[in-house]
Amino acid sequence: MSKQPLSPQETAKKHAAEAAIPFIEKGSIVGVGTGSTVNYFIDALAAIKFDLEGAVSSSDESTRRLKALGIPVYDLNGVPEISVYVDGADEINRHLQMIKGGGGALTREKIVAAVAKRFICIADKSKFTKQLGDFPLPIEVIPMARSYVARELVKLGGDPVYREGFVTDNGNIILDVHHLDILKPIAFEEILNNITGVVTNGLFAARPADIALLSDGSSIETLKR
Ligand SMILES: O=C[C@H](O)[C@H](O)[C@H](O)COP(=O)(O)O
Repeated sequence: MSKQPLSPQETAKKHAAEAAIPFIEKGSIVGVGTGSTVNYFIDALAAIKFDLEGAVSSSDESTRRLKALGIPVYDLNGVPEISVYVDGADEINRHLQMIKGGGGALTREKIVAAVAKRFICIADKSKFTKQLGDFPLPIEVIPMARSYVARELVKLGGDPVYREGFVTDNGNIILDVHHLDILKPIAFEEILNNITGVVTNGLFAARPADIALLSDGSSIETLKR
């Protein structure tokens, strides 16, 4: 059976993902995010796997893909340093602050991003936005705190929706918060972190990306902080 051609958006994701390859240092352990854009990055990584020591992964899904392609995956606890972390985003603004977690991997992604010296965001151009918040903000929550956290989110002006049937790699649930007016992302990220029962929120503002590679399918726009 012949392969279906990629849609324009998938072409742009693949193009952005491949543009991250030159940033990977020889002999390094690369931090690998999660999602459909990162899946293209993992495929591209396989072509240079003999130049790599391996990867640290941000989800069970990415780990499975990396291992299937013969790329060794290390436990973050045994890796003192990650030079580059590559991940996608659900939204990104001009300060390279992001909303992430559409695939529910936000907690491990934030941990690997915290360790990495450089965070490279790969995305198709539709993810670029002036103001974060059109994409419902994912929040990972300890299951018994679900209703309490939801009430607190309503007080903050949000409209939380329980992601039914979804359990994170850490055994928790996700609330997707709609209709948020995120005017001050760093301050808002901290407010959300202070709600008891919240494990992680999907605002990556205190630790934004360092470089964004945004593709329209034919050219790459590189944004830097
Ligand atoms: O939990 C998922 C991650 O934060 C993804 O990086 C994000 O959802 C973007 O995914 P995609 O590349 O599939 O649009």
